[in-house]
Amino acid sequence: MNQLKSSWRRVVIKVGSALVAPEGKGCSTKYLLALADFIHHCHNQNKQVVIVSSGSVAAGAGLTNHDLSEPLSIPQKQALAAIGQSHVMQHWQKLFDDTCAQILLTRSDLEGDKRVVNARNTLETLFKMDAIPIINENDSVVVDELVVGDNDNLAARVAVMCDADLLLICSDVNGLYDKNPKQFDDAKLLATVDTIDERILGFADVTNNPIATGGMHTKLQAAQLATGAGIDTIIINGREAKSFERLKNETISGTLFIGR
Ligand SMILES: Nc1ncnc2c1ncn2[C@@H]1O[C@H](COP(=O)(O)OP(=O)(O)O)[C@@H](O)[C@H]1O
Ligand SMILES: N[C@@H](CCC(=O)OP(=O)(O)O)C(=O)O
Repeated sequence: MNQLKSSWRRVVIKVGSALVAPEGKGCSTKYLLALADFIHHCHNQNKQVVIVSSGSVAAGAGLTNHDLSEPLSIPQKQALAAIGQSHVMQHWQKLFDDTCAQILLTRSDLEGDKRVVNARNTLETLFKMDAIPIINENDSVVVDELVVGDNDNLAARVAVMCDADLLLICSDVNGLYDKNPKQFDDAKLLATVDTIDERILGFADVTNNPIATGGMHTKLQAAQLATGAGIDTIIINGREAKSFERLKNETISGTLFIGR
């Protein structure tokens, strides 16, 4: 099992739809309680946490009883995101005594110099106010090729933007396997990845979750971006309380991608 560096001070935690809104039936705190406890633990140790939360499309689908057996069009996803986002925030607020602060960003907000400076200043001020920044993509205004949203890459960009030293991606699998564990019983978990090369990229498959985006592909892209900026990146199973218990003890149960 890998060891977590104790010296880290700022983490970006990406939480997928599979945790915020399991089975696409609206939000639930079922899988968020152990994560919230870990965030309290971080705060007690004077570490700073930024949450990048998915779930608005799934929350919107739950609120409107939308049938997810048919693929959603981009405008449908955008409308469901608009319906679901405030529900996602209410849900996070239930878990914390500290104030939660919503920031909706697009990729282009993190590319122009001026907006990056504004976003960074807002985050620094929120930390001083002991508010918890919760970021999602501004889905209603983004049509990025054929998908709406990709919070894995957004989380990596946020980590670079705010000079984090750790990116923690919480999903519904234990980490990166050598093939999709939802399809192959003999898939093997990788504990450490030094370099994300073609062989590693080849392990990634898509997701079968209709409201998630990208599957393992976007998580590896995010890990490439973050590790390239020197930020250690970890994929863990956020559905399992023991993943967070281990992190509290500075051990890692998932896959560690080492920052360069
Ligand atoms: N090599 C792999 N290792 C682990 N999971 C994989 C792999 N290839 C594809 N997957 C799929 O990626 C899914 C996680 O991505 P996704 O559903 O987008 O999650 P999230 O909502 O957490 O972003 C897993 O449930 C799994 O089906
Ligand atoms: N911005 C979208 C999520 C897009 C996304 O990346 O979803 P996921 O793959 O579950 O992290 C939403 O809030 O539903």
